Amino acid sequence: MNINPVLVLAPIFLTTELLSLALCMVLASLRSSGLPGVRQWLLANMAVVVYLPLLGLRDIIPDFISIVLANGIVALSAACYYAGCAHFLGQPSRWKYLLAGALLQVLAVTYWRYGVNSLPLRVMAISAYGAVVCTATSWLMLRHYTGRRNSVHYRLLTGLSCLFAVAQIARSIYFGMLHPVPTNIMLASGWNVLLLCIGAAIMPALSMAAVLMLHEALQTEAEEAANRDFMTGALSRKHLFATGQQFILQAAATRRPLTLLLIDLDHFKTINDTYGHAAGDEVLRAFADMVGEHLRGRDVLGRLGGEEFAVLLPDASLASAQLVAERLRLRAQQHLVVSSFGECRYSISIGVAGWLGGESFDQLCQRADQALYQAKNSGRNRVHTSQLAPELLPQSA
Ligand SMILES: Nc1nc2c(ncn2[C@@H]2O[C@H](COP(=O)(O)OP(=O)(O)OP(=O)(O)O)[C@@H](O)[C@H]2O)c(=O)[nH]1
Repeated sequence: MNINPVLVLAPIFLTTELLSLALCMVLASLRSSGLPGVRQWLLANMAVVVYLPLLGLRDIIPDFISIVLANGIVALSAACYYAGCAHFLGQPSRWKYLLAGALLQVLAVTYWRYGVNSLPLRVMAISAYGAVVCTATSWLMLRHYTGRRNSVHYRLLTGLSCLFAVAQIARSIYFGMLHPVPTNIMLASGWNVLLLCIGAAIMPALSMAAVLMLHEALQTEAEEAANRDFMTGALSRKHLFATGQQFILQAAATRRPLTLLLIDLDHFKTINDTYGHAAGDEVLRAFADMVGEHLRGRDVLGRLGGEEFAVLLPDASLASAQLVAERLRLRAQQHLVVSSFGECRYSISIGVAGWLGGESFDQLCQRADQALYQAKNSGRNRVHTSQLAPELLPQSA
C-alpha cells in the first residue's frame, strides 16, 4: 500500500510535539515533589520538543543540523529517559555507558552521511541505540521496581519499552531489506509510515507511564504520612485500630491466633524532667527502632499516644507473644540511648492479651490495658498477661 507519508506524518509529528510540550509542563510541575527521576524525564521530553522541528526542516536546513545534530538529540533524549528510570528506582544511572553509546551513534550517523552516504545504515545505527536503551529500560524495571508490582503503570512502562525495542529492530531490518536503496526516510509505504508513527509515539507514551508512576509514588507517600506517626515511624493510632480490626477479621476467617501487646515506658515524665523533652523524643524514637528490629514481617508497631505503644502479633499464640514481650522488656532494660543530650536508660511495662473469638478490637485493647495496669501496679519493668487466656474460653467466632 502506497500512501503520501507527509500527509499522514505531519499531523502525527505535530501531535507528538504538542504532547511532548504538555508533558514538559506536567513534569516541570512535578519537580517540586522532590521525587527522583523527574528532572531527567523532563530533559528527555525537552529534547524531543527540539528534535521534531529539526526533523521537519529536513532538506531545508543543512543536513548536519537536521541529521547529525537532530539524531544526537534523540539519542540524548533516550539516555535521559533511562537515567530518569534509574534515579526513580534508586539505581545507578550509568551515564558513562549511555553517553558513550550516544556518541557512537552520532559518529556512525556522521560517517554514513559524509563518509559513505547510506540511509539504511544511518537508520540501523539510530534504531540500534534506541533498541538497546528501550531493552535496558524494561530490564531495569523488571529487576528493580519496588512499588506496587501489580500496578498498571509499571506494567505499561515495562511493556512499552519492550514493544518499542522490537519496533526499532523491525525498522532497521525493514530499511536493510529495501530495494532500491532508499534515500529519504519519508518513504511512501504503509510499513514505513507505521514504523514512523510508532517512533513518534515512543517518548510521549513512555513519559505518560513515568508520570503515572510518579503519581503512584506521591500517593504512596501521602498514605504513609497519613498512616504513620511522624516522630517514631510507628503506625498512627487511627491506622493501628484499622489494622487491628482487619487482623481480627483474618484471625476469625483462618482460625489463627492474634495477640496484642500494650507497652508503656516507665516513669517517662522523670526522663523528660531529667534530660529535657527533646531527649525524651530521642528515647521514644530509639525505643520504636529497637522494637522494629525485633518484629517479624507481618507484626505491626503502632503509637497510641505519648509514651504508649501497641504491637499486633498475628499468628502468634499467647505463649509465644509472652516470650516476645519478655524479650522486648529485657532489651529495653539493657538499651542505652546515646544522644546529644547524654546517655539515658529506660524500662517498659507490657500488657499482653490474646484475641478471644468474637471479641472486638476495642475489647481486646481493654484487656491488654488492664494487664498493663497490673504490670505498672506490681512494680513496673514487667510483663503481665490478661487472665482470660483464649485457651480457657470456648471459641465463639
Ligand atoms: N518527650 C516527649 N514526652 C512526651 C510525649 N508525649 C507524652 N510525653 C510525656 O510523657 C509523660 C508521661 O507521664 P505519665 O503519664 O505521668 O507517666 P510516666 O511518667 O511514664 O509514669 P508511668 O507511666 O506511671 O510509669 C508526660 O510527662 C508527657 O509530657 C512526647 O511525644 N515526647
